[in-house]
Amino acid sequence: MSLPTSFPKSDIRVLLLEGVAPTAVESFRNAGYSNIQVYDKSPPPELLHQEIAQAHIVGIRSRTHLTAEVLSHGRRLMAVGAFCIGTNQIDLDTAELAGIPVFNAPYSNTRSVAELVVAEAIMLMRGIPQKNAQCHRGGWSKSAAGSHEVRGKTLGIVGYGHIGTQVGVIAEALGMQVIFHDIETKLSLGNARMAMGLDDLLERSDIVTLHVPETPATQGMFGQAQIAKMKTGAHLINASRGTVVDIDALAEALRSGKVGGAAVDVFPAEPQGNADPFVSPLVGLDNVILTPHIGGSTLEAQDNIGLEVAAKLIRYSDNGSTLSAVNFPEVTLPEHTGSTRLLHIHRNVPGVLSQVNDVFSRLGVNIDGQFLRTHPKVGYVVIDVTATQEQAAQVREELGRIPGTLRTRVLY
Ligand SMILES: NC(=O)C1=CN([C@@H]2O[C@H](COP(=O)(O)OP(=O)(O)OC[C@H]3O[C@@H](n4cnc5c(N)ncnc54)[C@H](O)[C@@H]3O)[C@@H](O)[C@H]2O)C=CC1
Ligand SMILES: O=C(O)C(=O)COP(=O)(O)O
Repeated sequence: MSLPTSFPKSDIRVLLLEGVAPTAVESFRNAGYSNIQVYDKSPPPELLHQEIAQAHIVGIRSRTHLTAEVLSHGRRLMAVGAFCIGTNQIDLDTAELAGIPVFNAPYSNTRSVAELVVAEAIMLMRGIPQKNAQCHRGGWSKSAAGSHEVRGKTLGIVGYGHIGTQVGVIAEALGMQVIFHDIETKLSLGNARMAMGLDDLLERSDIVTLHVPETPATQGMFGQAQIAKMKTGAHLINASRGTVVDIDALAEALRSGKVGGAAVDVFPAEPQGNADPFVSPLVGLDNVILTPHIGGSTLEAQDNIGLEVAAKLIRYSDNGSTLSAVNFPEVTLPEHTGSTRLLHIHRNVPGVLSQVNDVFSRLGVNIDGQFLRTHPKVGYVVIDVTATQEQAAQVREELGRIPGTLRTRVLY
């Protein structure tokens, strides 16, 4: 991979996909970036490859898969922004080894997902999906049969992280009993109680809601065996990732009545954009609330995500700070007014730092400040110097020759 050069902001191409919020575009413009390309959906592979090949900064949401193959087209790519929470759609290790930090918005849509889930819990307990469908067909079924208040019912939360805990807090305010299961030991909020494992949670819950990330361990974690452990007629909510649930097993359980109802926001295969068709074995089942992956899609959340992730990308581009990167050594940096800043990203092998320092002493450039952080495979060192542009360019060239160098950049 050829090493990118440092150049004016107007030459830094920012590619924003999947309808990233206008607040992100404004943030980039306000920071002096004018070369911004925006798409309202995830482009098909060929176009994505072409666009990635031109881009220095890429912003995506959950739909665009930045695999090793896609990233290999990003010859100039210096940073990726996931304008969402999940980063499972990005090959984080490949990005790190290519010297590309990835940033996300870990909290900005948490509340939006939690509100939707609690609303769905109420709807499911009242049998609203079926009643709504009947009314739309001209039917009328005024009856209390199978309809319940949520007060006093048990909500089982699988994955008690940011979203899971928020769901629990709101559900408790409605008088629900909250139990949870997580692979980590978690502090219970309010009166929530940890279940004695997933099976225990499934056996006790009137509603089960999933809030795990997509990982090798969570893919397919909810299938026939887990459904069999649920109370007959209990409900399932999935606003995590589509791969977590065996959707055919769920469809079957919804038809048989083993699962009373479901609210599903995420699917193993989702359309690329709004004009593309949606196909799922759950389509046509009256006892299911289907939503098009909009758990985090509120204007409040999207505006905040746009600001938050754009700010992180701009900070990295302008200042070199990798604070809160999800795949990269985190370096927090002061401003560098009055000095030139060099960034050196390298494989974390013995001897690189001494070779870096050697370049400065050989070229007679004094170091004003140095910041280093390492991960097992990658090291990131930032060096502030007082140097002319010519000296900085010369240093950078020499730094690029050090074996193990992944990327260098100069911030004037
Ligand atoms: N539908 C939508 O629009 C949205 C979906 N999401 C999804 O929700 C997921 C969760 O988001 P957050 O709560 O912010 O993440 P988080 O990282 O704060 O919480 C996830 C929790 O799941 C636990 N966990 C991981 N593997 C597990 C396993 N095998 N079994 C049980 N627990 C496990 C973790 O220990 C953690 O406590 C995201 O990764 C994303 O995929 C997030 C935002 C919007
Ligand atoms: O934040 C997440 O992880 C989500 O799933 C939301 O994704 P989106 O930005 O709506 O494509």
